[in-house]
Amino acid sequence: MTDPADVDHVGRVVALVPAAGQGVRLGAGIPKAFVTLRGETLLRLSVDGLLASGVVDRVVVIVPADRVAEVRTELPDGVDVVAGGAERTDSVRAGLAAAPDADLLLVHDAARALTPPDLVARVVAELRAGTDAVVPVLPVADTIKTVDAHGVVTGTPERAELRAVQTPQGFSASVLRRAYAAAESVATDDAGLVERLGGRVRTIPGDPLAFKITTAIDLALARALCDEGPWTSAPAADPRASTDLATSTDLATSTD
Ligand SMILES: Nc1ccn([C@@H]2O[C@H](COP(=O)(O)OP(=O)(O)OP(=O)(O)O)[C@@H](O)[C@H]2O)c(=O)n1
Ligand SMILES: C[C@](O)(CO)[C@H](O)COP(=O)(O)O
Repeated sequence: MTDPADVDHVGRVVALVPAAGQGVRLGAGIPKAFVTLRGETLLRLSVDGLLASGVVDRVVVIVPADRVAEVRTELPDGVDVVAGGAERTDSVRAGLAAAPDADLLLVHDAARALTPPDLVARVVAELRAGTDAVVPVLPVADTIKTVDAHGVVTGTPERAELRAVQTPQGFSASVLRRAYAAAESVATDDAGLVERLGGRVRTIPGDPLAFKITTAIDLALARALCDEGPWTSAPAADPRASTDLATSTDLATSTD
């Protein structure tokens, strides 16, 4: 019999895909999610990656208000499309309102278009095992400094304790809804809102291919990976179907 405390960890998985940002740092002149890679938008690639994982029951994408009608015609049947807001937090909130049926929620940036489906499956597996909040992470390669308003260094956090956080981030729906209901300001990631409530957030190894396309150099890297990556010789056309992902996951767990 299912323990009532675990009731959130069975049932429907709904993935929210915030895609309503402008992409100022990329500077493509159009909202970033509509930039293309191998003829597909970053948004479409991200949605396809979620669906290819086989562990997502429904997808809700959140796009700029003036793109809703267009995106509805372009995405597969069953993918819901709603209008986002000024901040990422506002967009995720709009997605949450469109997912009343979710038991488990993923929040996944459209900008992480090469995320391997295997990473999505591992996040959901962690939720199914009873975790309320889970984030994929990578070790940090650079030394990180804190600075004051004048750019003067105020500290050097111990690198071994730092992680770079990716998406999809996974949550039991009740936990994420509580976090958003309590949120009084924006946060740079969804787990941050759970942390503010004192919630426990677990990490799992991320994947270098789940990098966020933020600047022009990130887009160049994504294009190079699609055109020249070792997986292009594999039968599957989808670069995320790479059989080399075990290697990239090994990298994820390295602390060098
Ligand atoms: N108001 C916003 C801002 C961001 N996002 C989404 O959140 C994800 C991560 O945000 P980021 O990479 O910062 O995208 P942008 O906000 O578009 O980038 P920038 O800050 O350079 O404008 C992206 O898929 C973006 O579309 C969103 O849905 N709504
Ligand atoms: C959610 C996120 O992708 C985790 O790394 C990131 O915090 C989004 O930040 P951005 O400033 O909106 O790119």
